[in-house]
Order: sequence, then C-alpha cells, then structure tokens
Amino acid sequence: MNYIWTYLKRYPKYIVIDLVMGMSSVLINLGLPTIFAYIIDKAIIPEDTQLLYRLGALMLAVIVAGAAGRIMLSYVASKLTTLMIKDMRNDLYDKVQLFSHHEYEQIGVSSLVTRITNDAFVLMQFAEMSLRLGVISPMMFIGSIIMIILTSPSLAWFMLAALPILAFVIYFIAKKSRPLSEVQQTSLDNINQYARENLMGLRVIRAFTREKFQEDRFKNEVEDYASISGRLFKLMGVASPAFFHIIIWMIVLIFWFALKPIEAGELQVGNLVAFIEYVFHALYSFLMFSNMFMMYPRMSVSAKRLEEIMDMPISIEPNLDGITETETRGYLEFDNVTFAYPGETENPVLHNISFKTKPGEIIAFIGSTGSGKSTLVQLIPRFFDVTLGRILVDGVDVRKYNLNALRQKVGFIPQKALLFTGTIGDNLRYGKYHATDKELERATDVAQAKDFVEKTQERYHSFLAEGGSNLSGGQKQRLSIARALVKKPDIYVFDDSFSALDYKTDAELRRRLKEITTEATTVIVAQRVTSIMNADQIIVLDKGEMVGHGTHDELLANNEIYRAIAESQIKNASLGE
Ligand SMILES: Nc1ncnc2c1ncn2[C@@H]1O[C@H](COP(=O)(O)OP(=O)(O)OP(=O)(O)O)[C@@H](O)[C@H]1O
Repeated sequence: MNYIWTYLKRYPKYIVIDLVMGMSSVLINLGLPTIFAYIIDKAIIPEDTQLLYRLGALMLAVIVAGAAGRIMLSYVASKLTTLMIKDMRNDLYDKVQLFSHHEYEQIGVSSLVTRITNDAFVLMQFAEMSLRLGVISPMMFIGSIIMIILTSPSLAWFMLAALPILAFVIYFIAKKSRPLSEVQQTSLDNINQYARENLMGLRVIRAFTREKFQEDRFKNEVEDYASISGRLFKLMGVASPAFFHIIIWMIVLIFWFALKPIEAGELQVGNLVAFIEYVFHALYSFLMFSNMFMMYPRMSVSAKRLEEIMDMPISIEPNLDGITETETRGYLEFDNVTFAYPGETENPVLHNISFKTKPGEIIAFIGSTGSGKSTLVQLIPRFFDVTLGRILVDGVDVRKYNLNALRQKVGFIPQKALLFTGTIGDNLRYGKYHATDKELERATDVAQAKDFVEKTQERYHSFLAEGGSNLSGGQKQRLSIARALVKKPDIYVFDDSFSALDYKTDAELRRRLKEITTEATTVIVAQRVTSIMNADQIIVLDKGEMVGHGTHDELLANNEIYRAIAESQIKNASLGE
C-alpha cells in the first residue's frame, strides 16, 4: 500500500476531489432512505399528494446529485490511477536502464517484462478500486450502522450477529489467496519466458523439429496458470454469492421479526423500509470493502515484485558527477586486472591482466573458448567492474568517469549483431543522432556495407524488420560495425565481430578500418589468426591468464599456444581449399 501511496500522493488535487466526492456520495446515500421513509409515513400513507410531489422532487434532485457525484468519483479515480501507472512504469523503466548485466541476470528479462506490464496493471486495478470504494465503503458502513441503530434499536442486533460470519469468510478467502497469487505471477513469468524463447528461437526449433517439445512446454505452463487462476477465481467467486445469500436471509428474518413491532405500533412501515435499505447499504459496503481486502494479497505480491526492482542495488552507478573530459584520447591501460563474476568471487575468470595501448594501435585477444576474451572487453565500458586492479582510459580509472561519458568514448561491436526496428539510417545514427548522410556513407563504405545498402530500394531509408531479421548475418554485422564507426569513438571494441564475415571482406574491412582509427585504440577479439596478424600487440589468453604477449611474428616464434592455434587454422584452411 505504501508503494501505491508514494505515487498517488504526487497528485494531492485529485486526492482531495476523490475524498470530497466520496464523502458527498456517502451523505446522499445515507439521506435517501430517511427521505423515503418520511415520504411513506407522512405523504403516501396519509395520502398527502402535495407533500408527495414536493418530497418526490427533493428526492429526485438528491438522486441526480448523487449520480453526478459518483460519475465524478469514477472519473477522478481513473484519472489518478492512469497518472499513477504512467509514473510507476516510467520509474521502473528508468531503474531498469541503470541495471548492469548482473541485475538483469538476477531477475531475468521475462520476469522484468511481466512485472512492468502485468504487476503494474494489478496495482492499477487495486488503486482504482480503492479510490472509488476505499472512501465510500467504510464510511457508508459506519454511517449505515448508526442509522440502523437510530431507526430501530430492537432490530439492530441482526447486524451484530451477521458481521463475525462475514468477517470470517473474508479472512479465510484472503489468507488462502496470497500463496496462490504468488504462484500465479511466477507462472506468468514462465509463460512470458517460453513465449519469448519460442518466438525468438523459431528457426532453431524448426531446424531441430522440436516444435512439439516447445509447444508441450508452453502448453503445460499455460495449463498450470489456468489451473492456479481457476482456483483463485473460484475462491474469490465464492464471496459474492455467499454474501448475497446472507443479505437475503437477513432481510427475510428482519421482516419476520418486524411483524410484531409493526402490529404493536412500535415501528412504522416507512421506518422498516428505511431499516432494510440501511441493512442493505451496510452489508453491500462491507462486501465492497471486503472485495478490496481480498484483492489486497494479490496486490501486495505484485507490489513486492515491483519494489524488488526499485530497491535493487545498482552495481554500476552512473556516477553523474564523474569526469566527462580528458586531455588525451584513445589511450587504454589494464593495470593488473582480476575479475570474477558477481557471486563467484572464488573463481575469477581473469587473472592479473596488464597491457597498455596508444592511439592508432590495434590490440588483439585470442584464446580458446571460455578463456575470458569477451569478459575482458566488457570491462572497458563497465558492463561489469573489475574485482582487483584498474582499467584506465586516457589515464583515468573508468570508475571515475561519468558512465555516459565513458561509454561515449567506446564503440562496442558485440559478437551478435543487434539492430533495431526502423530504417538503416536510424540504426546507423544510433550513437550519433545528427550524423550527416556523408558520414553514414563513409562508415558503410569502410564497413563493407555500402554496396548492399545502395542496392536496397530506398537505400538509407530502407526499413529493417524487428532486429534486422530481413538481413543476412554478415549484412547485419557490417551495419553494426558501421553504426560504431559513425559514432567516432576513442576506443573501438570488436568482440569477435568479424567471424560472420568471409575472409575477403574481413581483410578488406580491417584494411579500410586503419584509415579511420589513426587516433583511436582498436581492440579486437577474434577466433581467426588471419583477423589479428597485423595487430600491434596480440595477447593470448588461456583460462583467464595472459600466456602470451607480442606481435604475430614474435608469438609464432616463441609461444606454443599461439603457434598451435595458428597451425591448426592454416591446416584447416588448406584442407578447405
Ligand atoms: N554472465 C556470466 N556469469 C557467470 N559466468 C560467466 C558469464 N559470462 C561468461 N561466464 C564465464 O566466464 C568464462 C569466460 O567466458 P567468455 O565469454 O569471456 O569467454 P570467451 O573467451 O569470450 O569465449 P568464446 O570465445 O566462446 O566467446 C567462461 O567460463 C564462462 O562460463
């Protein structure tokens, strides 16, 4: 509830209107039965037509005012909750933007999506209900009880007898529904995850003819969700019929017990009608309030899941007051860097890595699968922070930079090219919004993408489907390289980005790259020796350790591991010829 309140209180004006409308609606509803009783006893039974018309008109005016108040109340409640969910989702999005890879892995992307969409929606439903009924129901209930006692103290004990039974039913339902709500939301996370996997991995699933397996997995989860939801709704569904039964039985009993006082002249017919109406109001508002109470566990599960996101400590702080300008550009240094993934401090993935580069230099990393190459380059733009040692960019520890300024200095080209829905131009300008057409052409030319871009019908205005799925792997990779070139960073990081290219394109691209990286450091992670043999420094990694450092010729002469890698690739290449 606190979580919802932190958002609602941002709009005090609407809260005041909500309270005023709620209170006036209560007063009107409480007044109506009394006016009605008065009409029966003073105008209908004595057949006073004049008074009947006057009181009828008054009653009509009160009813219209009540309806207008309720419409206003509903409007304000919807308006306030719409504003609330907008703010809530924006805050969640902003927070998720600050997450490092570690936080993403902790919660999981699918769960994050469910939380921002579904859990936020549950809170919105609860808040809307609370704003509409939260003020009215308790006040209406208390007001009705007072009016019941005032109207007929001798019949009032009915209510006192019925309330504990109702309270027990509500408590029972609320207690049972909380664990079910938790399982229901987790099941929704799983559905989301399977749906994502099934849609994104469609080609692999078809290639391995695993459609049935994936479908069964998805269907089982959907069935689990349906069964949990069914149990939850059954539980909630029991409440209303049970309540209405109790209300009807009470009214029958009231009539039964009212016969004697009416015969004895102790109770008037109008008062009996008003009494029954107050009983109905009291029980109905109790029912409405209990609906909120029963929804509360579901809401608190969702609120907890959202608070988990908002309260999650950020491992990579954006360091907004950090350094944004440096005197030099394009210098990179690893100073005795050791790194272990969060939660795995016992098993570092990188050990004591040290090297230095200067503008215009190419440094390359090679080594077997899992030797730590990708991990190493991810430390430069601070996707993770070093465990020991330090990384210096232009002589400044990367942790001292304003995070955006640091990342602006780095052009990162990941192993798997990822493009966004939009035109080729939009994608190329991703790192430099105002890049000119000339800059785009230069970048695509160097990245060996110009030919195919110019062959497309609308060139830089050609539309790319989701993730660039209407391009080949090599074309996507070339555009992803061109996107980094447009940005003109001080440090280029190619994380195995050349492997999707054929040998000829790879060689041509690297040759042209030299033209525009004269003032930058180029870091290359590669599998192929041919991709890195011209590098100024090559570092050979094995199980996270530097086991070789030098030029291609030096390593060929002195480093067994490097020689073995090079020989195996040359053999394979000649076998392929
Ligand atoms: N997010 C992660 N959390 C925990 N461990 C990880 C994570 N990512 C990678 N690792 C582990 O770190 C080690 C190094 O992985 P890394 O991806 O850096 O190797 P690599 O040399 O780039 O491999 P490849 O050539 O196959 O891409 C591996 O043992 C891997 O299991």
